[in-house]
Amino acid sequence: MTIDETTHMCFACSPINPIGLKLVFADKGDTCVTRFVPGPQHQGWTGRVHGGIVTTLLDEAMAQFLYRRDETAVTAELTVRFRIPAPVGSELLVEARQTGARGRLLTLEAKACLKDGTVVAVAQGKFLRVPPDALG
Ligand SMILES: CCCCCCCCCCCCCC(=O)SCCNC(=O)CCNC(=O)[C@H](O)C(C)(C)COP(=O)(O)OP(=O)(O)OC[C@H]1O[C@@H](n2cnc3c(N)ncnc32)[C@H](O)[C@@H]1OP(=O)(O)O
Repeated sequence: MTIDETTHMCFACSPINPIGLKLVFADKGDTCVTRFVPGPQHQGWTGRVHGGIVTTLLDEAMAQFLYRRDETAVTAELTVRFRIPAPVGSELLVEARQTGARGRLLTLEAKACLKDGTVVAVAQGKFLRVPPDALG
């Protein structure tokens, strides 16, 4: 895969997308992790982070887990359970791990927590391997 890590425009992780989340990831044990402080521009209902933003954090963490392990795969299915509202202004800790692999199908899970460990949302993702040139 030939992605220029300094100029790509991924909404979640590009360092230069002006409206993006600019997430930075790291590997921690068998997980891929990031942190994000949602602002007022990320809310849905007043004071609560939009569920689509929370979903993006979870999806991206799983996608990055794979990207960082040289897997070229896309999200084929995503299930999110929103346990509690994510408050605007509170840091979210997000981590993803792989739970399985069968043929082209890779299964992962992710969770987003508050600093005190309270789980905000959990996700199950199914990713399908695609040829590297399909992702440019
Ligand atoms: C640090 C620098 C970073 C750089 C940038 C990083 C960017 C990171 C960006 C991250 C962005 C974040 C991530 C994103 O946002 S990724 C973007 C969002 N996702 C997409 O755009 C995917 C769109 N869909 C497709 O492209 C196709 O439908 C895919 C490729 C998924 C499959 O179409 P394809 O034509 O290839 O395959 P097929 O349909 O013949 O199916 C093949 C087999 O797979 C089985 N199957 C299919 N679906 C499912 C399912 N749900 N559960 C279980 N099984 C499933 C199916 O039954 C069949 O099995 P079998 O019948 O052969 O046994």
